[in-house]
Amino acid sequence: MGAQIIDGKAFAAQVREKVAGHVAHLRQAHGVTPGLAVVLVGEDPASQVYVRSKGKQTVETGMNSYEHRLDASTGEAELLALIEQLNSDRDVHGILVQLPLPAHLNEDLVINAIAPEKDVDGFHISNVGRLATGQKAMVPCTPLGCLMMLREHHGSLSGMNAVVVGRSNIVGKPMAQLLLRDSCTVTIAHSRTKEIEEVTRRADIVVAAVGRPEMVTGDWIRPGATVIDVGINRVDAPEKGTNEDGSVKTRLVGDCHFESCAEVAGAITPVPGGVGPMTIACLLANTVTACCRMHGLAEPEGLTA
Ligand SMILES: NC(=O)C1=CN([C@@H]2O[C@H](COP(=O)(O)OP(=O)(O)OC[C@H]3O[C@@H](n4cnc5c(N)ncnc54)[C@H](OP(=O)(O)O)[C@@H]3O)[C@@H](O)[C@H]2O)C=CC1
Ligand SMILES: Nc1nc(=O)c2c([nH]1)NC[C@@H]1CN(c3ccc(C(=O)N[C@@H](CCC(=O)O)C(=O)O)cc3)C=[N+]21
Repeated sequence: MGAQIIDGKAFAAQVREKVAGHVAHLRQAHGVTPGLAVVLVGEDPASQVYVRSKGKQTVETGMNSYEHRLDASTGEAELLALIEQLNSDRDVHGILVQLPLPAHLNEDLVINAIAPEKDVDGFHISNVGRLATGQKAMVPCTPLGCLMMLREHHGSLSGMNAVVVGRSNIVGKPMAQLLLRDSCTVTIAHSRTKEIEEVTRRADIVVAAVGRPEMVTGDWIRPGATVIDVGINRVDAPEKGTNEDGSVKTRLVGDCHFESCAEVAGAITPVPGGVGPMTIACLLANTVTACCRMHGLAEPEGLTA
């Protein structure tokens, strides 16, 4: 294995430390405590794990955490009423509605009901437009975490060839915008891209966000390139045995085949312990940023894009 492992878990701990420091300062100097509201509709087990983890880390960094768990059958009007209430709550500086929502709820409508300045996910159409036009925005947490790791590893990204595999609104597109803003030459590949391995092989930076376990293999990677693996896929791991209920144990894998990519890459993020922890750390950072902007206070350094 040749690649340097980019330790997202350790980097996320550093980000959280900065967040905690700024939170303490806000409290002492200005009497303000940032607050994050997380809304979870339904009982998706993976979502419950993330929401619990977000709440725990919010409290650990000294902020207030407000959790709203709603039944899977919750109607649109009821969800919109909750968002309206959180929009006007002065103790709430960040609002996150966990996605995906149950199929009967219109995600665009719900997201665009969040006050843009409290939209710590950066999914509101006004934040998307602001990012695309270079205006001050709330930046989506996963791409922000990826950008922080790339900047830390490379210093300047200017002039590098970056290929983002995946064009979703929550990862691929905002990732491409951030790389473009840092003066990369950006290509977005997706399910209709022809000869995709040829495209990724030209990249100095590959960001994989496809949701297909271990799809990107070492032969897709140019020797020495940096690989950022956004994928979080739970797959069967029969080699680990069975659970008490007889079901097969599982393990997490990324969208990249780690061993073969690590053979050729210059640096790579692992799964778990790469992009995932950075995503949550950036959510905390965005909450502090939102709080500072709302109160007209100086924003923390190194925690925004
Ligand atoms: N670590 C973290 O914090 C987070 C991790 N994730 C993970 O990242 C991954 C991507 O998530 P998300 O962006 O929401 O996923 P989506 O399913 O919304 O988007 C997947 C994208 O990958 C493209 N794609 C699918 N199959 C192929 C293929 N065979 N070849 C090339 N491109 C393909 C799709 O193309 P097309 O548009 O043409 O269909 C689409 O643009 C998932 O594993 C998810 O779990 C997501 C959010 C946060
Ligand atoms: N509105 C909204 N915003 C999101 O940011 C959002 C969302 N909805 N829906 C789901 C996805 C997914 N996501 C992850 C966050 C952290 C880890 C994470 O910390 N993963 C750990 C492993 C966790 C485990 O063991 O299951 C790791 O990679 O090391 C993963 C995935 C945020 N998302």
